[in-house]
Amino acid sequence: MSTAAPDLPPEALELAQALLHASSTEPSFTIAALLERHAPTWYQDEDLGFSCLHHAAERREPAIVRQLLRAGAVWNAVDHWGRTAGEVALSLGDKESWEAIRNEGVRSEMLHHALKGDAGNGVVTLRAEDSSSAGDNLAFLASELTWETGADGRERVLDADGNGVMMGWEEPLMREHVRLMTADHPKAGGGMSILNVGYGLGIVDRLFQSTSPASHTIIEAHPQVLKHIRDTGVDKLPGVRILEGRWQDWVVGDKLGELIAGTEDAMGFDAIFVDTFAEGYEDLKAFFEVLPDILEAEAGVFSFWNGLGATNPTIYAVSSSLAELHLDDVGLDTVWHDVAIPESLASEVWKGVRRRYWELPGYKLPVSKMRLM
Ligand SMILES: C[S@@+](CC[C@H](N)C(=O)[O-])C[C@H]1O[C@@H](n2cnc3c(N)ncnc32)[C@H](O)[C@@H]1O
Repeated sequence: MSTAAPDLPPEALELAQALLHASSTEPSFTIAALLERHAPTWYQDEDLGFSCLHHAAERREPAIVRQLLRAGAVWNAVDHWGRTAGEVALSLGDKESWEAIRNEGVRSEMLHHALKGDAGNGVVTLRAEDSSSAGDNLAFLASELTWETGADGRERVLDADGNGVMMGWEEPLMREHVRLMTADHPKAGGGMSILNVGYGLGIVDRLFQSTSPASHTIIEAHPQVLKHIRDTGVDKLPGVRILEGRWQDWVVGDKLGELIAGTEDAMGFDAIFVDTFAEGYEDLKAFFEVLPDILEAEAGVFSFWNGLGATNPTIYAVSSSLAELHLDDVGLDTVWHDVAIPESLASEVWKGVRRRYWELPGYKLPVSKMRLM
């Protein structure tokens, strides 16, 4: 949400400023009187970029926060430091206000998706957020990649604009994904059918290999990554099947049949992990919608790279809740695991990377299963 305010006629500006002031100090009935006169709730002051919701959050009065949200205050407006009112409430330990703001975020994002259908493009993006190669999947797939070692000593792959496509600091997270997806499965000792979407550095695939799967399917679309897979002999590993192309092309028509033919009795995969690049929430949601066709119904486990909105705690919480609700819509129950990732905050990790896509101390790791009737 931009903080730039268009010019307002003098009376509206006066009302807007009165609302900012009232939100920080005046009683609820004064605020109500201003709202009745249509004081604009979206207005942000020029000095701090504060909206009326930021002021209310600073005041630690959940009732005022709720009053403003009901009147249309913008849940994800950011101040000049990139903070939403949610972070203001969080930093002051006001859980009730924070939850009110997060719930409003979830409601408005749900509505946004309901109104726009699959074409919706809300606040939520994965690992990137612009129209360069990182913001457009087809542009990314046509762009030149570079493999290198970062200042943290970890391997990474960057796109032509210097965005981190996959970075070694995520290795402990990939390990947790694999552990939580395989540990409780009836075939945990070996023999699972695995599907991984997006090879990147192959970190998660190496970890899946170590669980001795019966079959291990990898969908990968970038020509250089595919060459890397062949050059390093990953395609020759036992049970490995590389499906070239975008996942979107593998979940329709005959290709869908070919995809699940790689699983025991074509009953679907025991574990599915998805972690692509330059795709937004709407793509992830589209992937959720094919899960009932490709996930083994009894004990199959699904997980995804949860990098949605990860530069801001409130947006991250909203994105995660949104994903949970959309997974619920397609019949999956989700359990979240909190994983601490202090390493992601080290400055050497991000040296030489165009945009930092991670700003949070913790990761919310989803594990979803089909709800049994
Ligand atoms: C973040 S990396 C995956 C990292 C991997 N989880 C690991 O552990 O190293 C994303 C990968 O998804 C691939 N990719 C991006 N869009 C895709 C799409 N639509 N279909 C299939 N693969 C895609 C990229 O080329 C890249 O190799």
